[in-house]
Amino acid sequence: MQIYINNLTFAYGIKTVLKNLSLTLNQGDYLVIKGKNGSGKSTFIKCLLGINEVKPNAIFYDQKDITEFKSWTDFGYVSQSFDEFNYEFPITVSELLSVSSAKGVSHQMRLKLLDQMRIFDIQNQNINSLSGGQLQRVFIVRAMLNNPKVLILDEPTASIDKQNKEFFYHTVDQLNKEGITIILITHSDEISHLNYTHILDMYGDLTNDFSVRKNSMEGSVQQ
Ligand SMILES: Nc1ncnc2c1ncn2[C@@H]1O[C@H](COP(=O)(O)OP(=O)(O)OP(=O)(O)O)[C@@H](O)[C@H]1O
Repeated sequence: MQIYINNLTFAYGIKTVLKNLSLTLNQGDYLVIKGKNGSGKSTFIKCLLGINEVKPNAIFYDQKDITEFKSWTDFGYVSQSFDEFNYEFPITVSELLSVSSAKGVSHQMRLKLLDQMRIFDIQNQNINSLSGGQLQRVFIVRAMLNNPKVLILDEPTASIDKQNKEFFYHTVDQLNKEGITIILITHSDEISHLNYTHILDMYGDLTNDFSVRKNSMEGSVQQ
């Protein structure tokens, strides 16, 4: 698996948000995207997922231009807010996961993921009775059901406490060690304990105020 971003420029109307962004991610890489409100983090993810329409020759997934892409099943996405979700809907964790599963996802697979995320015990609980941290883990399980090669997490720890944060980052490390490419958006400056391989730092109000670095001693800059 490879994501190749080649001088990506993206504008909403006349407002350019991303300019000449280049980056290559290979299988098992772990990219942290950091930056303040409005710096373009979500815009970048939306380009990657085909939600924002980009020009041809800007983003390639496994050598294929994403403008020609039809299937996004290799990508799992957990959004920053669960606002789109109707919490009042009377549905249990288990029911939610079975309706979200693609064909071919076995019950055993769901149980394994629930266990891995330490939410096995709450599978028969109504989703509206869960804490923010539990709900977040349910959504990660949901994203993992299709066995994605790339897992995108948009500000995943915004509404959870310190203990759950540590568990969460540990789980992300585990998934990454299993070979899943991670793209994690964060506001937080507390990234020194994350085992990322690359960082995309969007630090300014001005377009093109960003840097891409590898998390290694040689500090190679790819921009
Ligand atoms: N659909 C849209 N139409 C027009 N402008 C938009 C749209 N979505 C985002 N923007 C603008 O693009 C810029 C980047 O927004 P984006 O949501 O990518 O930032 P962000 O870094 O993800 O912010 P946050 O940390 O608040 O989530 C902002 O100035 C925002 O107002």
